[in-house]
Amino acid sequence: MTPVCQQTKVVQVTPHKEGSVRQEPAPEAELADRELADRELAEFALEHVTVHFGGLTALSDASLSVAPRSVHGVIGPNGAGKTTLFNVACGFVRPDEGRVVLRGRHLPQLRPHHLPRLGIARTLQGLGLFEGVSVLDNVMLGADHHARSGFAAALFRLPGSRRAEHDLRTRAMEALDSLGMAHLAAAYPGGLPYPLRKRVALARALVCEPSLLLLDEPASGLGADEIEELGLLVRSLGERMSVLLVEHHMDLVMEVCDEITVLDFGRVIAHGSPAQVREDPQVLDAYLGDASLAEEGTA
Ligand SMILES: Nc1ncnc2c1ncn2[C@@H]1O[C@H](COP(=O)(O)OP(=O)(O)OP(=O)(O)O)[C@@H](O)[C@H]1O
Repeated sequence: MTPVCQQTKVVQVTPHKEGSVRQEPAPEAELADRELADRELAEFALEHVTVHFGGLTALSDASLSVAPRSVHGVIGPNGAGKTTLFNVACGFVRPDEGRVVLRGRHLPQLRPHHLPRLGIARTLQGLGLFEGVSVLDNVMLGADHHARSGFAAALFRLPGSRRAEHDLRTRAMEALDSLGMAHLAAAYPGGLPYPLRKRVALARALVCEPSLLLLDEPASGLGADEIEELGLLVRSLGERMSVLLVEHHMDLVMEVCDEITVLDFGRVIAHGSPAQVREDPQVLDAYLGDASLAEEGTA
Protein backbone atom coordinates (compact mmCIF):
# COMPACT_ATOMS: atom_id res chain seq x y z
CA MET A 1 0.00 0.00 0.00
CA THR A 2 1.46 3.36 -0.93
CA PRO A 3 1.44 6.30 1.42
CA VAL A 4 -1.29 8.82 0.61
CA CYS A 5 0.76 11.87 1.29
CA GLN A 6 3.78 11.39 -0.94
CA GLN A 7 4.51 14.75 -2.56
CA THR A 8 8.07 14.51 -3.79
CA LYS A 9 8.33 14.63 -7.55
CA VAL A 10 10.94 12.14 -8.81
CA VAL A 11 12.01 12.20 -12.44
CA GLN A 12 13.82 9.68 -14.60
CA VAL A 13 16.05 10.92 -17.38
CA THR A 14 15.69 8.83 -20.55
CA PRO A 15 17.22 9.35 -24.01
CA HIS A 16 14.88 11.12 -26.44
CA LYS A 17 14.45 10.08 -30.10
CA GLU A 18 16.41 13.03 -31.49
CA GLY A 19 19.30 12.38 -29.15
CA SER A 20 18.27 14.99 -26.62
CA VAL A 21 17.18 13.95 -23.17
CA ARG A 22 13.58 13.82 -22.11
CA GLN A 23 12.44 13.78 -18.53
CA GLU A 24 9.80 11.22 -17.74
CA PRO A 25 8.18 10.72 -14.41
CA ALA A 26 9.34 7.57 -12.61
CA PRO A 27 6.50 5.19 -11.73
CA GLU A 28 6.51 6.31 -8.10
CA ALA A 29 6.43 9.93 -9.23
CA GLU A 30 3.45 9.19 -11.46
CA LEU A 31 1.74 7.76 -8.43
CA ALA A 32 2.64 10.81 -6.36
CA ASP A 33 1.38 13.10 -9.12
CA ARG A 34 -1.87 11.16 -9.28
CA GLU A 35 -2.28 11.44 -5.52
CA LEU A 36 -1.56 15.16 -5.70
CA ALA A 37 -4.11 15.53 -8.51
CA ASP A 38 -6.64 13.52 -6.48
CA ARG A 39 -6.22 15.93 -3.62
CA GLU A 40 -6.55 18.96 -5.89
CA LEU A 41 -9.82 17.53 -7.18
CA ALA A 42 -10.97 16.53 -3.72
CA GLU A 43 -14.00 17.95 -2.01
CA PHE A 44 -12.20 17.73 1.30
CA ALA A 45 -8.72 16.77 2.48
CA LEU A 46 -6.69 16.45 5.62
CA GLU A 47 -3.01 16.91 4.86
CA HIS A 48 -0.28 15.63 7.17
CA VAL A 49 -2.34 16.20 10.27
CA THR A 50 -0.73 15.68 13.66
CA VAL A 51 -2.56 16.10 16.98
CA HIS A 52 -0.95 15.82 20.40
CA PHE A 53 -2.85 15.59 23.67
CA GLY A 54 -0.13 16.40 26.18
CA GLY A 55 2.50 13.71 25.68
CA LEU A 56 0.19 11.48 23.63
CA THR A 57 0.15 11.64 19.84
CA ALA A 58 -3.44 10.89 18.79
CA LEU A 59 -2.81 11.54 15.08
CA SER A 60 0.54 11.50 13.35
CA ASP A 61 1.05 12.85 9.83
CA ALA A 62 -2.39 11.58 8.79
CA SER A 63 -3.70 12.47 5.34
CA LEU A 64 -6.83 11.59 3.41
CA SER A 65 -8.90 13.09 0.65
CA VAL A 66 -12.59 12.70 -0.01
CA ALA A 67 -13.55 12.77 -3.68
CA PRO A 68 -16.68 14.63 -4.79
CA ARG A 69 -19.84 12.52 -4.54
CA SER A 70 -18.21 9.56 -2.88
CA VAL A 71 -18.23 7.80 0.48
CA HIS A 72 -14.87 7.72 2.27
CA GLY A 73 -14.67 5.52 5.36
CA VAL A 74 -12.25 5.81 8.26
CA ILE A 75 -11.68 2.70 10.33
CA GLY A 76 -9.13 1.49 12.84
CA PRO A 77 -8.87 -0.41 16.11
CA ASN A 78 -9.86 1.19 19.42
CA GLY A 79 -7.78 4.26 20.18
CA ALA A 80 -6.50 4.50 16.58
CA GLY A 81 -7.42 8.17 16.29
CA LYS A 82 -10.74 8.04 14.38
CA THR A 83 -12.62 10.39 16.70
CA THR A 84 -9.71 12.78 16.79
CA LEU A 85 -9.64 12.83 12.98
CA PHE A 86 -13.40 13.45 12.89
CA ASN A 87 -12.99 16.27 15.41
CA VAL A 88 -10.28 17.87 13.28
CA ALA A 89 -12.59 17.67 10.25
CA CYS A 90 -15.38 19.36 12.27
CA GLY A 91 -13.14 22.06 13.72
CA PHE A 92 -13.51 20.79 17.31
CA VAL A 93 -9.79 20.04 17.47
CA ARG A 94 -7.20 22.24 15.82
CA PRO A 95 -4.28 20.20 14.50
CA ASP A 96 -0.80 20.91 15.85
CA GLU A 97 0.53 20.32 12.36
CA GLY A 98 -1.04 19.85 8.94
CA ARG A 99 -3.94 21.36 7.08
CA VAL A 100 -7.68 21.01 6.61
CA VAL A 101 -8.56 21.75 2.98
CA LEU A 102 -12.03 22.23 1.52
CA ARG A 103 -12.31 22.37 -2.28
CA GLY A 104 -8.68 23.46 -2.47
CA ARG A 105 -9.07 26.13 0.20
CA HIS A 106 -7.01 25.86 3.37
CA LEU A 107 -9.10 26.34 6.55
CA PRO A 108 -6.60 27.24 9.28
CA GLN A 109 -9.20 28.66 11.68
CA LEU A 110 -11.96 26.09 11.17
CA ARG A 111 -14.53 26.06 13.99
CA PRO A 112 -17.72 23.99 14.25
CA HIS A 113 -19.97 27.01 13.78
CA HIS A 114 -18.31 27.70 10.39
CA LEU A 115 -19.47 24.37 8.97
CA PRO A 116 -22.96 25.27 7.66
CA ARG A 117 -21.78 28.22 5.61
CA LEU A 118 -18.96 26.09 4.20
CA GLY A 119 -21.51 23.54 3.01
CA ILE A 120 -20.45 20.98 5.62
CA ALA A 121 -22.89 19.14 7.88
CA ARG A 122 -22.20 16.60 10.56
CA THR A 123 -23.95 14.14 12.79
CA LEU A 124 -22.48 13.27 16.16
CA GLN A 125 -22.75 10.22 18.39
CA GLY A 126 -24.74 12.31 20.90
CA LEU A 127 -27.75 13.34 18.83
CA GLY A 128 -28.26 16.75 20.43
CA LEU A 129 -31.98 16.97 19.62
CA PHE A 130 -34.25 19.45 21.37
CA GLU A 131 -36.87 17.43 23.22
CA GLY A 132 -39.32 20.29 23.69
CA VAL A 133 -39.90 21.06 20.00
CA SER A 134 -41.28 18.97 17.16
CA VAL A 135 -39.24 16.84 14.79
CA LEU A 136 -39.88 19.39 12.03
CA ASP A 137 -38.65 22.29 14.18
CA ASN A 138 -35.57 20.28 15.15
CA VAL A 139 -34.77 19.82 11.48
CA MET A 140 -35.40 23.51 10.72
CA LEU A 141 -32.98 24.43 13.48
CA GLY A 142 -30.28 22.53 11.60
CA ALA A 143 -30.34 25.06 8.77
CA ASP A 144 -27.59 27.59 8.42
CA HIS A 145 -27.69 30.95 10.12
CA HIS A 146 -29.21 32.84 7.18
CA ALA A 147 -32.03 30.40 6.63
CA ARG A 148 -32.68 30.12 10.36
CA SER A 149 -32.91 33.86 10.78
CA GLY A 150 -36.00 33.68 8.55
CA PHE A 151 -37.40 31.10 10.93
CA ALA A 152 -36.60 33.26 13.96
CA ALA A 153 -38.04 36.34 12.30
CA ALA A 154 -41.22 34.42 11.54
CA LEU A 155 -41.52 33.48 15.21
CA PHE A 156 -41.57 37.20 15.99
CA ARG A 157 -43.79 37.93 12.96
CA LEU A 158 -41.26 40.29 11.39
CA PRO A 159 -42.15 41.61 7.91
CA GLY A 160 -40.82 39.66 4.94
CA SER A 161 -40.06 36.64 7.07
CA ARG A 162 -42.90 34.39 5.99
CA ARG A 163 -41.40 33.49 2.65
CA ALA A 164 -38.03 32.52 4.21
CA GLU A 165 -39.76 30.45 6.84
CA HIS A 166 -41.93 28.77 4.22
CA ASP A 167 -38.85 27.88 2.14
CA LEU A 168 -37.04 26.51 5.15
CA ARG A 169 -40.09 24.49 6.20
CA THR A 170 -40.31 23.05 2.68
CA ARG A 171 -36.63 22.07 2.75
CA ALA A 172 -37.01 20.52 6.19
CA MET A 173 -40.03 18.49 5.04
CA GLU A 174 -38.07 17.35 1.98
CA ALA A 175 -35.19 16.24 4.20
CA LEU A 176 -37.59 14.31 6.43
CA ASP A 177 -39.35 12.83 3.42
CA SER A 178 -36.06 11.66 1.89
CA LEU A 179 -35.50 9.65 5.08
CA GLY A 180 -39.05 8.28 5.21
CA MET A 181 -39.88 10.47 8.21
CA ALA A 182 -42.37 13.01 6.83
CA HIS A 183 -45.26 11.41 8.74
CA LEU A 184 -43.40 12.09 12.02
CA ALA A 185 -42.91 15.84 11.42
CA ALA A 186 -45.25 16.82 14.25
CA ALA A 187 -43.97 14.21 16.73
CA TYR A 188 -41.59 15.04 19.56
CA PRO A 189 -38.16 13.40 19.46
CA GLY A 190 -38.43 12.17 23.06
CA GLY A 191 -41.30 9.86 22.09
CA LEU A 192 -39.43 8.20 19.21
CA PRO A 193 -37.28 5.06 19.33
CA TYR A 194 -33.52 5.61 19.07
CA PRO A 195 -33.12 4.63 15.38
CA LEU A 196 -35.76 7.22 14.40
CA ARG A 197 -34.15 9.84 16.61
CA LYS A 198 -30.94 9.17 14.72
CA ARG A 199 -32.79 9.80 11.47
CA VAL A 200 -34.07 13.12 12.77
CA ALA A 201 -30.46 14.10 13.53
CA LEU A 202 -29.50 13.10 10.00
CA ALA A 203 -32.41 15.06 8.48
CA ARG A 204 -31.24 18.07 10.47
CA ALA A 205 -27.79 17.69 8.90
CA LEU A 206 -29.26 17.33 5.40
CA VAL A 207 -31.47 20.42 5.58
CA CYS A 208 -28.36 22.54 4.96
CA GLU A 209 -28.04 20.75 1.60
CA PRO A 210 -24.36 20.14 2.37
CA SER A 211 -21.77 19.20 -0.20
CA LEU A 212 -19.82 17.36 2.52
CA LEU A 213 -21.45 15.24 5.21
CA LEU A 214 -19.41 14.06 8.21
CA LEU A 215 -20.91 11.00 9.91
CA ASP A 216 -19.59 9.85 13.28
CA GLU A 217 -20.53 6.22 13.97
CA PRO A 218 -24.03 6.39 12.46
CA ALA A 219 -24.53 2.63 12.99
CA SER A 220 -23.99 2.67 16.74
CA GLY A 221 -27.04 1.47 18.64
CA LEU A 222 -28.78 0.15 15.50
CA GLY A 223 -29.95 -3.41 14.83
CA ALA A 224 -29.05 -5.46 11.75
CA ASP A 225 -32.09 -4.38 9.68
CA GLU A 226 -31.58 -0.73 10.53
CA ILE A 227 -27.91 -0.98 9.60
CA GLU A 228 -28.88 -2.43 6.24
CA GLU A 229 -31.26 0.50 5.65
CA LEU A 230 -28.56 2.90 6.79
CA GLY A 231 -26.19 1.36 4.26
CA LEU A 232 -28.62 2.01 1.41
CA LEU A 233 -29.16 5.52 2.66
CA VAL A 234 -25.46 6.36 2.93
CA ARG A 235 -24.89 4.96 -0.55
CA SER A 236 -27.64 7.15 -1.97
CA LEU A 237 -26.26 10.19 -0.13
CA GLY A 238 -22.87 9.45 -1.69
CA GLU A 239 -24.40 10.00 -5.12
CA ARG A 240 -25.42 13.56 -4.16
CA MET A 241 -22.60 14.68 -1.88
CA SER A 242 -19.24 13.68 -0.37
CA VAL A 243 -19.50 11.62 2.80
CA LEU A 244 -16.78 11.06 5.39
CA LEU A 245 -17.87 8.08 7.47
CA VAL A 246 -16.10 7.25 10.74
CA GLU A 247 -17.49 3.91 11.77
CA HIS A 248 -16.77 0.84 13.86
CA HIS A 249 -19.13 -1.42 11.99
CA MET A 250 -16.85 -3.13 9.51
CA ASP A 251 -19.53 -4.74 7.34
CA LEU A 252 -21.23 -1.39 6.78
CA VAL A 253 -17.96 0.32 5.89
CA MET A 254 -16.96 -2.42 3.48
CA GLU A 255 -20.34 -2.28 1.80
CA VAL A 256 -20.91 1.44 1.35
CA CYS A 257 -17.48 3.04 0.96
CA ASP A 258 -15.74 3.88 -2.30
CA GLU A 259 -12.47 4.38 -0.43
CA ILE A 260 -11.28 3.54 3.05
CA THR A 261 -8.49 4.98 5.16
CA VAL A 262 -7.23 2.79 7.99
CA LEU A 263 -5.67 4.29 11.10
CA ASP A 264 -3.61 2.56 13.75
CA PHE A 265 -1.89 4.34 16.63
CA GLY A 266 -2.71 7.66 14.94
CA ARG A 267 -1.04 6.79 11.65
CA VAL A 268 -2.53 5.97 8.26
CA ILE A 269 -1.52 2.36 7.69
CA ALA A 270 -3.61 1.71 4.58
CA HIS A 271 -5.80 3.42 2.04
CA GLY A 272 -7.73 2.06 -0.91
CA SER A 273 -10.88 0.35 -2.05
CA PRO A 274 -12.69 -1.97 0.37
CA ALA A 275 -11.20 -4.97 -1.46
CA GLN A 276 -7.66 -3.58 -1.18
CA VAL A 277 -8.03 -2.71 2.47
CA ARG A 278 -9.58 -6.06 3.36
CA GLU A 279 -6.53 -7.88 1.99
CA ASP A 280 -3.90 -5.53 3.35
CA PRO A 281 -1.53 -7.40 5.71
CA GLN A 282 -0.95 -4.30 7.86
CA VAL A 283 -4.69 -3.95 8.37
CA LEU A 284 -5.04 -7.60 9.30
CA ASP A 285 -2.11 -7.21 11.73
CA ALA A 286 -3.60 -4.07 13.28
CA TYR A 287 -6.92 -5.78 13.88
CA LEU A 288 -5.49 -9.12 14.95
CA GLY A 289 -6.33 -9.64 18.58
CA ASP A 290 -8.21 -6.36 18.75
CA ALA A 291 -11.37 -6.99 20.74
CA SER A 292 -13.33 -4.57 18.59
CA LEU A 293 -12.91 -6.76 15.48
CA ALA A 294 -15.17 -9.49 16.77
CA GLU A 295 -17.68 -6.82 17.73
CA GLU A 296 -17.39 -5.12 14.33
CA GLY A 297 -17.52 -8.29 12.29
CA THR A 298 -20.63 -9.56 13.94
CA ALA A 299 -22.41 -6.39 15.02
N1 LIG B 1 -9.09 14.88 24.76
C1 LIG B 1 -8.15 13.93 24.89
N2 LIG B 1 -7.19 14.05 25.83
C2 LIG B 1 -6.23 13.11 25.94
N3 LIG B 1 -6.14 12.01 25.16
C3 LIG B 1 -7.09 11.85 24.22
C4 LIG B 1 -8.13 12.79 24.03
N4 LIG B 1 -8.92 12.36 23.03
C5 LIG B 1 -8.38 11.20 22.60
N5 LIG B 1 -7.29 10.90 23.31
C6 LIG B 1 -6.42 9.74 23.12
O1 LIG B 1 -6.00 9.78 21.76
C7 LIG B 1 -5.96 8.45 21.22
C8 LIG B 1 -6.89 8.38 20.02
O2 LIG B 1 -8.22 8.50 20.53
P1 LIG B 1 -9.49 8.51 19.60
O3 LIG B 1 -10.67 8.67 20.49
O4 LIG B 1 -9.31 9.51 18.53
O5 LIG B 1 -9.45 7.06 18.97
P2 LIG B 1 -10.63 6.22 18.30
O6 LIG B 1 -10.03 5.50 17.15
O7 LIG B 1 -11.79 7.09 18.04
O8 LIG B 1 -10.98 5.20 19.47
P3 LIG B 1 -12.37 4.41 19.74
O9 LIG B 1 -12.58 3.51 18.58
O10 LIG B 1 -12.03 3.64 20.98
O11 LIG B 1 -13.43 5.44 19.92
C9 LIG B 1 -6.35 7.51 22.35
O12 LIG B 1 -5.17 7.05 22.95
C10 LIG B 1 -7.13 8.40 23.29
O13 LIG B 1 -7.01 7.94 24.64
